[in-house]
Amino acid sequence: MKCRAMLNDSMSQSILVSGESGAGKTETTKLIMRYLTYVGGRAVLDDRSVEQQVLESNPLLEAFGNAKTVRNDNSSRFGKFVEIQFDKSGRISGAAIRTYLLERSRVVQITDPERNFHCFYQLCASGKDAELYKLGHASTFHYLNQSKTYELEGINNEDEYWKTKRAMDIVGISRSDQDAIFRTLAAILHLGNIEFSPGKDSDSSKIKDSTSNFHLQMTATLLMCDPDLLVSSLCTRSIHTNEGIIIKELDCAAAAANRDALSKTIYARLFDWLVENINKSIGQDVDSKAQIGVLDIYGFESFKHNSFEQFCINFANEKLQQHFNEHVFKMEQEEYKSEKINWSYIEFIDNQDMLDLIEKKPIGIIALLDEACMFPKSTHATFASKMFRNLSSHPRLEKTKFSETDFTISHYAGKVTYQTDSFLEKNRDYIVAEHCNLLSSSRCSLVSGLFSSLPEESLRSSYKFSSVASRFKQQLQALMETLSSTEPHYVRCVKPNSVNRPQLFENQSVLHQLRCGGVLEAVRISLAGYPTRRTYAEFVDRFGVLVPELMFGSHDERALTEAVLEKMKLDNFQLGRNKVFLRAGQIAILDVRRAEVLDNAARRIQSCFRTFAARKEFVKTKKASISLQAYCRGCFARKMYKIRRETAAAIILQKYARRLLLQRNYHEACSAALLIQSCIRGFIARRYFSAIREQKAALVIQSFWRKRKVAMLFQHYKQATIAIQCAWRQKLARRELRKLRMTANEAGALREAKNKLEKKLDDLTLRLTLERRMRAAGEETKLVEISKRDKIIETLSAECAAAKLSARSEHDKNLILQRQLDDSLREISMLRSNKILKAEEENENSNLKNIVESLSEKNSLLENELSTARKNSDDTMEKLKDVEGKCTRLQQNLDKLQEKLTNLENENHVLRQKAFSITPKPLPEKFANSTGLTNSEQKRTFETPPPTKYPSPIQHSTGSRRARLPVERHE
Ligand SMILES: Nc1ncnc2c1ncn2[C@@H]1O[C@H](COP(=O)(O)OP(=O)(O)OP(=O)(O)O)[C@@H](O)[C@H]1O
Repeated sequence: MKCRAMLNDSMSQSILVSGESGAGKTETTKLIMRYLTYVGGRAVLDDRSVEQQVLESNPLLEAFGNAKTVRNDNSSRFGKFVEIQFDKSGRISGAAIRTYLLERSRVVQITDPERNFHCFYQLCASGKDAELYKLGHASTFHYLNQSKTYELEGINNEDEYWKTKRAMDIVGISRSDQDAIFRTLAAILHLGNIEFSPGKDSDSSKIKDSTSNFHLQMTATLLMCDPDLLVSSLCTRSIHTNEGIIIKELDCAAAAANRDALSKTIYARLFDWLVENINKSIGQDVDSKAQIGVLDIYGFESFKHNSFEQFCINFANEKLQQHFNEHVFKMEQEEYKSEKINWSYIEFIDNQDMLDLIEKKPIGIIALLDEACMFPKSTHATFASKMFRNLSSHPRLEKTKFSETDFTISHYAGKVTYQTDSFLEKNRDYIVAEHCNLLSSSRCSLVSGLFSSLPEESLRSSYKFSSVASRFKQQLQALMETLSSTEPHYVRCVKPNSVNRPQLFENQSVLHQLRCGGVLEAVRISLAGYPTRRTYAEFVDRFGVLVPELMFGSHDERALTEAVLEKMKLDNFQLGRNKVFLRAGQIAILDVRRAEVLDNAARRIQSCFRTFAARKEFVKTKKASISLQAYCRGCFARKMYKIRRETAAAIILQKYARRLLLQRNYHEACSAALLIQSCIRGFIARRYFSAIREQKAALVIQSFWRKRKVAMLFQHYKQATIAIQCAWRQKLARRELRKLRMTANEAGALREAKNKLEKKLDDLTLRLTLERRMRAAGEETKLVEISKRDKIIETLSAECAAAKLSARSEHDKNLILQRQLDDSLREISMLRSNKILKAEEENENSNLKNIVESLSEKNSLLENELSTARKNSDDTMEKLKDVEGKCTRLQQNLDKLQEKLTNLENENHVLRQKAFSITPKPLPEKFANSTGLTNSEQKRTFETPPPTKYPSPIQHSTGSRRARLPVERHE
């Protein structure tokens, strides 16, 4: 809005931010500056742009000029007027920062829970940099540990340190200068730690101890000056007299005050240097069309203990209030009066008397203070008494009950009681020549530069007095003049509560602030008054466009103004002698309407121009497009032709390829079909073959099954037959048994023959024994009748051979007899049995045939009868078992008989052996040859009896019978 006003009216604007301490002036100022830099910023922003430098100057100045107070953690301890310069196009082209009255006493003196300037705490928490300057925790420094508050809630000192350094970078302070700045700050801290003890004389002083000496050395090192010169400048004072320079020793208290004065001076100068450099870096635009100034000055302060600083601060606020009153009430109403418009006067609290009390010469408070300061023997008490004496009648000044030196002033914002203790001292701003000499001799260009501008004459005297209050008054006056040349806009900050909590409003306090600041009256005057006024010429010039039809005929600006307002259907405006007075909001309506008219006109012009340009462009484009189209069509046709050719070629290629593919596919399909057909045929043939096989197998199975069925039937019949046979054979067996018994009886005859033979054998045995006896006898005469022996042997051999022959013939005869006997027996038995069997079998066969026939007929009956037959067969089996048992017994008997027979045969055999063993010696060769046998044959003939080739017919018959019986039984 201010920007718009500035651009519209080509008039510099100023924004006055006022309010109590902690009400939010600094924050509001920052927001305003951010807005202005945004609106007036360039398109491409870099870190070092003017806007950025203007913005970054805030944290930098806050670090060096803000401190924690009882009312505000970030209280501005200096006043600031930022003048942002704009070029014709409304872009920021430069900026200037003006500062007012830094609270320098804070450097050396603070009260709990306040803090010194932020930069000291930031430096102490800077880590490596702090180590570089031999700085410890803030609590180790006298200037900082007077209050026990070192940290701020939600703020990290180290982070803030780096922010400050970054701001320095952006603002354009070189690294070496940054180093020098922080070195100077560290020097101030070390300087504060220098303590003094009484010197040789009572009114002299010296550095107290080694710690103080260390700090002194550090101070000298950091300030890059001579330590001895530092000591002398702290502990002595040179006084210029007509006779020459007199060196005066300072006592401990004076030395400490001197030290603090040095610290304050260095800090104040450093702060000024900083502001100066920021201004240099940002740059001023001398050709700027207009400026917007933003004033952020310390707010009204009322503490328990109020000193010179509070007095100055509240004086500044009174000045601003006066400016506010002037513009909002006085000038406004005076203008209404001079313009002769209907207006009923609005009362307001004018603080002009207050300003008179403070600044009026020759008996204002500041004047009296300066006067007191000029007299060395003056004290705050003399100052206070003189003030009360001269100004006792003033309604705004009061004397306090309990103190002769304190005074109370009724400010617009309330009563404040000031303690005059340090008024004189703080009002005196002088440069000590020793300090100046010391610091100007520094090897650090920044430090020496701080004191280079000291006037020559001041060096000649020990100190030159300069009133702080007067200078501040002058600065404020200059500020007011600056503000008067601009159109002021007021921002009233209201502190909602004293506990820094959001959304908490202490109603009484808020109302008090609004009332004291004249806000209520301002609102009233805004409602009833005419905040906007324009001369008729200005108005017609600006809003004549709203009535173009009247503009060419009439030259009466007042009539034109009235016509415009009537056309816009506005009322409640007033037409003065030279100006038109508008109600709040009316100018905005006019502006909106004017903007619409201008917009429409601009749009029309733009449309005409655009039409012209577009037509021109169109013709050009048409020509270009036709040639382009021709070219494109040619290209397109060529492309199409090429595409078609390629397409045709591709189709041919595709055709061949497809034919090839189809042929291949066809062949593949044919071979596949053949394969499938062959497979299918094979499959069918195999299936047919397997069906045939199955059929055949089924036939085989059927035949086997039928065969089995028939076989089972046959088996059944066979079993039945066997059972019947068994029964029949049992019967036959009984008969045979009987026959065997008979045969056994016949064996008796054989035994007799056998016995005969045995008798013969016995005879032979006897003869053998005789022979042996004879041989034994012959042996006795062997030696005598050796010659006869051979003859006897020969005769014996001959006899033996004869016996042998006879035995053999006997044996042969026996064998023949035996065979004949056997054959005859066999034939007899065979004939008998055959005969019987034949007859029986014939009968049985006939019976069986009949039975089989009847069986087939009575198959069903047989099955029933089978069980009975089985039972019968069981019975038969039992009977058979009995028969068997009997057979077994018979067999045993037969066996016994057989054994006996065998024994007999063995005996017979033994006898025969014995008979043969009568001639143990082999026959002489001549006998052997005569017989035609070899020796071995002879031996074998003699040794091995001839096998019995005719086994006992009983044995054979019984054996065969026994072998057959179990088989038949199984069957
Ligand atoms: N708009 C705001 N939003 C939130 N907090 C705010 C705002 N304005 C101010 N504050 C808070 O109030 C505190 C004081 O604000 P600021 O420093 O701007 O006061 P001031 O009026 O400038 O005081 P002083 O006169 O002592 O410098 C800030 O630190 C902040 O915490």
